Amino acid sequence: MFKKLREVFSRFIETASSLLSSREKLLESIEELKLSLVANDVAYEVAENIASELTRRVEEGSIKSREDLVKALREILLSYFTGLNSIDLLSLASSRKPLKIVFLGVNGVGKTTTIAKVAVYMRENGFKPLMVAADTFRAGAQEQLKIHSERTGIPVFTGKYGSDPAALVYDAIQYGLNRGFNVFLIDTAGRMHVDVDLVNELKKIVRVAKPDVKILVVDALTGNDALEQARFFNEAVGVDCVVVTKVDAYEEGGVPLSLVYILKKPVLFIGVGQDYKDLKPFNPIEYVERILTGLQ
Ligand SMILES: Nc1nc2c(ncn2[C@@H]2O[C@H](COP(=O)(O)OP(=O)(O)OP(=O)(O)O)[C@@H](O)[C@H]2O)c(=O)[nH]1
Repeated sequence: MFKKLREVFSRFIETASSLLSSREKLLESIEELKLSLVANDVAYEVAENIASELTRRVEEGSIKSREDLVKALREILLSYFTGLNSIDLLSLASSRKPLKIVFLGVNGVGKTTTIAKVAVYMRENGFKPLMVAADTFRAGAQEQLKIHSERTGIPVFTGKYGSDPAALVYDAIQYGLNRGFNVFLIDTAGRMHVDVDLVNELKKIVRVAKPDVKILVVDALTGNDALEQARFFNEAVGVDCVVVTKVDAYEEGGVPLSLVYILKKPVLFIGVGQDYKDLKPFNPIEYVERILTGLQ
């Protein structure tokens, strides 16, 4: 997990701390750091910001030792995560009754699995979730949620292929409210090649569902594509927070950092496997410690 980014920082800290007496060489090593970051899914603007913040500290003379360097990096990285609106699904679910969540994301990123994982998490915490299969466009999407429903025992509301997804969402909410469901987990279509139709469809679903939270699901393994998807969905309907999937198999490491920098929204969970339990709250301090020093 995040192994390559950790190697990049570790190499930089070793090299740079041996060059502290030569301002010029130190600045060169910061330039090299920037390129290595970009090669590991750190978006260019983030890498540039890290480099310019480090350079500023070198210029003002506040980096005199290896410890100063690590401290500076830690502060810079953590600063990207501070001041973001934090989201706690459990307290929201307790106060909203019902809590309505719309899940956004392109096909194949692990969206339906994530919906099932979040549904299990909500049930374990005493809520009564209903999954809503509002991707009526792709053959198989409803089937997939039905399979998760059979495996988890959490009900799913489905409709006809090709039917209006917003109407399906409306019906699902009426159905669910009448039966005491208090968390609605709404799947949406994720085809990005017909942008305009998808954007209109998502806007309509959002108008009808009036969700409390819009969660974007991205696959860490897609690197820069995940960042493009984040920009696309955020412009289309707005994103409140992100779930990054397949982190268990992800070595580059830059996706969570770049997403937060670009969206200014938190990463809520990371997916760390295929089981329903493999959903972990994302902890920015742990992430930064892991990529900087390799601590757990
Ligand atoms: N290793 C790992 N695999 C995951 C994770 N999340 C999802 N997957 C797997 O990724 C594959 C795709 O997941 P789905 O949930 O079917 O993806 P989707 O976005 O709904 O995909 P479509 O149905 O194609 O739209 C499945 O084999 C999942 O088991 C994760 O966090 N880690």
